[in-house]
Amino acid sequence: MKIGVLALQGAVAEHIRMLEEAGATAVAVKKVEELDELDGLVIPGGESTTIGKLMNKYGFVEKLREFGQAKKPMFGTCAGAIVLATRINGQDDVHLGLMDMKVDRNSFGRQKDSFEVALPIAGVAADYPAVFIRAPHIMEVGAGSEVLSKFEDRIVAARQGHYLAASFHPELTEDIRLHQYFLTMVKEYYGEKASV
Ligand SMILES: NC(=O)CC[C@H](N)C(=O)O
Repeated sequence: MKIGVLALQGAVAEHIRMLEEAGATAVAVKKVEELDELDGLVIPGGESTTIGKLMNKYGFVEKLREFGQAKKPMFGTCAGAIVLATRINGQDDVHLGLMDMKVDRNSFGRQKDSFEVALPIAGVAADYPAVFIRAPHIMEVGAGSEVLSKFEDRIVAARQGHYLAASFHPELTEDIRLHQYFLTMVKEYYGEKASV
């Protein structure tokens, strides 16, 4: 299984380390052509506006949309979740517009700009150590989506088929369970493809 981590900006090396620990081959993706050989893609946290600009500049937008539309699993963390969303609160333009959800940026108050909590995540863990850094939350998800976790009554992790989104930074802990969960989504994708 070969998983890419979009390496335009943000916490790339940490995701690669976690994916490898979880049993995948993981590579940093800097060129559009590199997407062809991947079974799944992680879009890391960072700054969504910057990632969006760089995606445009290096011609990633169309190719990433094709990647998602081909049902290849994609996992957006923090800014990466914003990049995946079809709606961004207070903004007219979106980035990839693939995962049916509305996100709100920087939504956890000032004194809480950065914090860690033990979160229950459905199907993943009862006590996942989630690190929030100027994190977005998910205001609503579309039909057919699954809310995986809430914090203070706000959705902070969700799945829609082959798309996975988390408000927090799973790569900044030593806990590989969410990356393992993503790898099971990639295996499911292959299982489905094999049965067609
Ligand atoms: N840690 C992060 O990825 C922060 C996301 C950032 N606040 C944004 O809106 O893009």
